[in-house]
Amino acid sequence: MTKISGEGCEQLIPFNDIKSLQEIEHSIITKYRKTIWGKFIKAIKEYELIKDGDRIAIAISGGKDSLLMAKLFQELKRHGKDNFQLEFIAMDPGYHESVKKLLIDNCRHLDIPIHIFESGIFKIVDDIAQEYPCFMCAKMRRGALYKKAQELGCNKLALGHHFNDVIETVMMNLLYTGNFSTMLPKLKASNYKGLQLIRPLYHIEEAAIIDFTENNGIWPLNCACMVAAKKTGTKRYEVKELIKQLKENFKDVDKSILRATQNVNMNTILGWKKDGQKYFYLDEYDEK
Ligand SMILES: Nc1ncnc2c1ncn2[C@@H]1O[C@H](COP(=O)(O)OP(=O)(O)OP(=O)(O)O)[C@@H](O)[C@H]1O
Repeated sequence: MTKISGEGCEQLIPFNDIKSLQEIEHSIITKYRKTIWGKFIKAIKEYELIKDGDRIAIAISGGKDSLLMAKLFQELKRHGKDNFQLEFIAMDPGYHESVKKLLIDNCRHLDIPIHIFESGIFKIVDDIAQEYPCFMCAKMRRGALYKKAQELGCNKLALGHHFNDVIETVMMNLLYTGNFSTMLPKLKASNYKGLQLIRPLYHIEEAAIIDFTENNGIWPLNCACMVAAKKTGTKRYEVKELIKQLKENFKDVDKSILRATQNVNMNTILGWKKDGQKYFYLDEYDEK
C-alpha cells in the first residue's frame, strides 16, 4: 500500500438508504429536470459535444460527479437521440481495497457497466514525485484515461467537471497564477490524435449534484487520495469560500465569472498568448 492511497477524505453522507435504480433514474428527468437534466442538454447542444457515430468513454472515478455523468448519458441514450455508443472506464491508481469495493458496489447498483483497469499511478507518484504528487498524478491520470479510451475505439473522453470546477479554475488562474483562462467544454487531445475531451456537466452546479446524490442515498467515493485532500485542496477550498462570500452580496457573481470568459474584449487587453506565441497590444499599435 502506498502513502497516497488513503481511505479518502471527508465523506458526503446521504440522507437515506440508497433508492432503487428506477427511482434514481426517474429523479433525473423529474425532480432534477431543471437543475441537472436541462443543463446537461444545454451543454451538449451549445458546445456540440456529441456528433453522429461518436463512441464516448465516460471516465468514472466513483465520485458524485462522474456517477451522475454516467447516468445522464444513459438517460440520453434511452430518451434522446441514440446516435452514439458508450464505454465506462474506471482507472484504479492503487486504491485502498475499501475504496475499490465502494466504487464497484455503487456501479453495480446504478447499472453502470465499468471497465476497471489498473495503472499503478499511486505507487509511481509515491516513488518519484513526492514534491509535486498532485501535478504528476493528474498528468498521468489523464494519459491513462486517453490511452484506455483509444484502446476501446472511442473518439471522445468525457470528464465530470461541473460549473463550480470551471469558475473556481478561472478564479484560481486569476488570483494565484496571474492569467485569465478557463477549462474548455471541448478540446482536442494534443498527444492522442483523433481523441477529444468533453465536459458535459459544464453548466451543472455542484449544489444540485450534492442534492441529487444525498437525496438518492448514494454514498460516493469522495476522494481516495490523502495527499490531494491536504495539498491542492486548500487553494481550491479558499476560492470556493471566496465565491460563496461574494455571492452573499451579489447572487449572480458565479454566472458573471463564466460570462467573463465568453466576453473577453481584445481591444482592452494588454497581452495574450495563442498557440504558444505571446502577443502585446502595442505590437500592432502604430499600424492601426
Ligand atoms: N480514477 C479515475 N478513473 C476514471 N476517471 C477519473 C478518475 N479520476 C478522475 N476521473 C475523471 O476526471 C474527472 C475530474 O476528476 P477530479 O479528481 O477532479 O474529480 P471530482 O471533481 O472529485 O469528480 P468526481 O466526483 O467524479 O470524482 C472526474 O469527474 C472523472 O470523470
